[in-house]
Amino acid sequence: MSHDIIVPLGVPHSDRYRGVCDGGIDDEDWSEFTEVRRYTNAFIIQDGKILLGYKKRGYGQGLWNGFGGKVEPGESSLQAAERELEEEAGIRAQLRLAGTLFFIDAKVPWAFHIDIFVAHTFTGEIIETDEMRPQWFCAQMAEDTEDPEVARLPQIPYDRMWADDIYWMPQLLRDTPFAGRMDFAKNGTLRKWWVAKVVN
Ligand SMILES: Nc1nc2c([nH]c(=O)n2[C@H]2C[C@H](O)[C@@H](COP(=O)(O)OP(=O)(O)OP(=O)(O)O)O2)c(=O)[nH]1
Repeated sequence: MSHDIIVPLGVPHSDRYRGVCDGGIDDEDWSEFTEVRRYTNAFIIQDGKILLGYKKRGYGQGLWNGFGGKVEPGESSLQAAERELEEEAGIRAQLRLAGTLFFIDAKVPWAFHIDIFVAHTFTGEIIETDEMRPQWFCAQMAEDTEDPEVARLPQIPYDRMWADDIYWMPQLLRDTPFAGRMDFAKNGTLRKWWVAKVVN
């Protein structure tokens, strides 16, 4: 029942959370934080494929991810997401909010509020940039894929992505709204996580 759900610190209270998936160290509390900074992350999911970028430098270097970054002063998170998608992959898309993550990394003193966006179409030509090397991945189980070109694409490389992504990416792929919180320890391991579907 929704009223039994304990929502972690930082995640907005709501009676619309269902199907919680959580884990990590139960007897440790969620980390406290004093400052929240806003970030974006955008994914293109089209015809059974998902576009990811290999982060060549900066925060999350060496991991595959969507395209995104900080929300600049005066921007909405949607505007920031559209700007970052164009800066990092060279394409434009009408993005829509798919979910929100509250992310803590013990290595940095602020909490990340990350709005995750998705689009199913885009314009322009996908390009590699200084920051990201884009590549398509198969977003379905290989046996469900009818298009042989999509079936030949690599599967989503969860072992080379942020460790929490495997818990919320299935909701993104199903177009199910989601909210979550994840805490990383100083040594880079995922210490504690909580992800819920958001129903209407
Ligand atoms: N998939 C995923 N993405 C995450 C997680 N945590 C996290 O910060 N991100 C994303 C949010 C942002 O898209 C990105 C961090 O932003 P960034 O440091 O690249 O920001 P930026 O490009 O504006 O930075 P800069 O160029 O100004 O230095 O990483 C996570 O757990 N999973």
